[in-house]
Amino acid sequence: MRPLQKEIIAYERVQPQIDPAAEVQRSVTLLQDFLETTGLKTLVLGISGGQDSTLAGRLCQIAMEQLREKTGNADYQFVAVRLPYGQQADEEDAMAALAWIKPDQVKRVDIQPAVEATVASLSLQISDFNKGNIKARQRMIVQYALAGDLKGAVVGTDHAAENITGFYTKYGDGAADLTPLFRLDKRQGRLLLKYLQAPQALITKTPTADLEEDRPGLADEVALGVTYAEIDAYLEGKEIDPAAAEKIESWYQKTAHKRRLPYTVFDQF
Ligand SMILES: Nc1ncnc2c1ncn2[C@@H]1O[C@H](COP(=O)(O)OP(=O)(O)OC[C@H]2O[C@@H]([n+]3cccc(C(=O)O)c3)[C@H](O)[C@@H]2O)[C@@H](O)[C@H]1O
Ligand SMILES: Nc1ncnc2c1ncn2[C@@H]1O[C@H](COP(=O)(O)OP(=O)(O)OP(=O)(O)O)[C@@H](O)[C@H]1O
Ligand SMILES: [Mg+2]
Repeated sequence: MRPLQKEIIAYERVQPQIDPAAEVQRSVTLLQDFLETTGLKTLVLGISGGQDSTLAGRLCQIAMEQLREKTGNADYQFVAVRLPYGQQADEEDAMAALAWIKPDQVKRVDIQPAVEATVASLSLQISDFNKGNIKARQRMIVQYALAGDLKGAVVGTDHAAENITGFYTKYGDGAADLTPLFRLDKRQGRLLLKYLQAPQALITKTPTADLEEDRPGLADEVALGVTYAEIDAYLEGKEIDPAAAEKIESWYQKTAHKRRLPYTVFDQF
């Protein structure tokens, strides 16, 4: 195995093989232990219609239903949040995800007016790419506002195959109070969705950040220049095409700053 590959696998805590039932239980237990320890009663999560939030959303709902049953406390609630930027092209996927998750509550906030107001207030030529990150951060603002109002916590959907490439907006979708999918790669997330009997179309949906107006629905794999099959294989300790491995390692190194706390005077350069 490549030396950095070994180091990355240890950091991301990926197992080469998983038992989906056991991993569902592990994530649900994390959510429940977190709530019981902190005393918080609400979980908030944006539902896009993509694989990760469909899985994390269902895990939140299972955790809440079990907690209500166990404690008799009806205050435990999962709040799913729809956060379209205007009209979302794949709105029907988001609807299918909600229909399957069956969240206790659904809120909907169009982030477009706030994003447009931010862009206008900057009086700069904001690039389409940079505006995409504003969208991700606006979704973060709305989720934290809801969590503040509901005395809840924000759930993140970060997982090993995204964390390794740093393919998320720093303090945007990267901001969360807990990440129940951390340790799973993309394939393993799909195994959990399958085990939980999610609709097939959501399990096989092409992953997209869908943040850029110039390139709507741009597939993550195109943006990254490497496939999730390659990233997953790398994380599972397999030998992959050296060019793909180099690409993955280059993303990992370039985005190291996203996986750490801000620098302080105690850091060495
Ligand atoms: N070396 C360094 N040390 C410390 N901080 C550093 C730094 N280099 C940049 N920075 C800071 O980080 C910022 C750049 O990071 P960031 O703002 O995240 O921006 P960046 O990594 O350039 O872009 C985010 C990428 O993630 C993708 N994304 C975003 C959201 C969701 C999804 C998805 O899959 O759904 C994907 C998005 O399409 C894009 O490719 C800089 O503006 C600077 O503030
Ligand atoms: N339109 C949206 N509405 C609500 N939440 C969103 C929206 N777009 C992104 N998010 C939030 O940002 C997170 C990061 O997006 P990301 O694309 O990585 O995950 P996903 O859409 O759930 O799955 P996939 O990576 O397979 O597309 C989502 O999991 C979701 O919580
Ligand atoms: Mg997505």
